[in-house]
Amino acid sequence: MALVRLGGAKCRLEYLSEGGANFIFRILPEERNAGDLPPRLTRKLLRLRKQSIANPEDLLSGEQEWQAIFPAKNLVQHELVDLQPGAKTIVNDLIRKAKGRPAHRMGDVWPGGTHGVLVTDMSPGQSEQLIELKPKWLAQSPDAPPQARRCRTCALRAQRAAGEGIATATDAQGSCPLDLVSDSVQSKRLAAARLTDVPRAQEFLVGEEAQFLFRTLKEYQQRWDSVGILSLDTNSDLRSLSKAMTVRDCTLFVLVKSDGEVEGRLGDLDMKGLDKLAKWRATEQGLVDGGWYMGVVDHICSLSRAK
Ligand SMILES: O=P(O)(O)O[C@@H]1[C@@H](OP(=O)(O)O)[C@H](OP(=O)(O)O)[C@H](O)[C@H](OP(=O)(O)O)[C@H]1OP(=O)(O)O
Ligand SMILES: Nc1ncnc2c1ncn2[C@@H]1O[C@H](COP(=O)(O)OP(=O)(O)OP(=O)(O)O)[C@@H](O)[C@H]1O
Repeated sequence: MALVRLGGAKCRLEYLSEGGANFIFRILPEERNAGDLPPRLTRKLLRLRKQSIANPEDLLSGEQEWQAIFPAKNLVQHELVDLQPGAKTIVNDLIRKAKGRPAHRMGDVWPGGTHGVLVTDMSPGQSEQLIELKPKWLAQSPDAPPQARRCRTCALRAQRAAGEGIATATDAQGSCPLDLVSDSVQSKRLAAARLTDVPRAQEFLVGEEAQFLFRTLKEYQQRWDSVGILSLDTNSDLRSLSKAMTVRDCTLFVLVKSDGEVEGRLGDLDMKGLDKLAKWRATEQGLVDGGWYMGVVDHICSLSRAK
């Protein structure tokens, strides 16, 4: 296996996973069965952006904002790391040979670059379990009609289900975000049970630590987008909207350890670009015009149950 230099330290990389925007690699010691990795690389994964970026600092866009509102222990930590020249060939060779890549992403390659990001490794060890979930829109969309019977997340799920029947990972969660932050313990438990069948993870989701994260996410989703995308005007703060959309689409990693301890960290907080503005507007307009906030009884949405 080819060696790479991360921040000057020699190590090996192993393909772990990928999404639409990033490749994720495990970092292994230089020699098989050799001693520990340098502390900086220990319990870290390497995340490489699929899109070329002009300035490496852009890989950390938004970090300061997230650090200001969430405790460090609840964030996937991000640290820039430099790669040696020539890393592109080695990395793309690894990607080409990787097993288990998603079929629809087989054409993706790493465009190269001088930097990657070291992130906290949340992958489960032996006798550990990792649950990944997206809390999504924890408050109703400001553009939704006042008498709505569905929240933003449930409205979009209903629209997609009625269309080509394509379900995203969030649709498959089959959970209403409003339940997750409800004042009712019963509703919170219902949401948690729909998100995971691991009892210790369910307990964590309804407990104080996770609930603080959900309340904070909700507060900033509302603060950063108080008027709604359909009511934006020329004076609107579009960076604020980007932040709102980013915290509406982050992931919560819940790692249940073998001793029952739980580590919960928010990740996938890559600042969304304003090139998505037209898509966001079209989605919201489609939900309003198509009546998806209203509709018939929705068995998942908390708003529908309340009517
Ligand atoms: O539109 P949504 O609410 O379904 O969210 C999209 C996500 O779908 P899901 O959470 O699974 O329903 C979607 O997730 P998947 O790729 O389906 O896993 C993306 O995160 C997408 O963001 P981007 O366009 O890649 O920046 C997300 O789009 P935006 O957050 O940019 O709207
Ligand atoms: N810190 C982490 N610890 C453990 N696994 C991780 C971590 N970060 C990412 N992964 C795994 O890699 C997958 C892809 O990573 P990630 O979500 O960062 O990619 P992405 O391209 O940003 O995703 P998207 O398609 O949402 O834009 C995740 O779904 C998860 O399974």
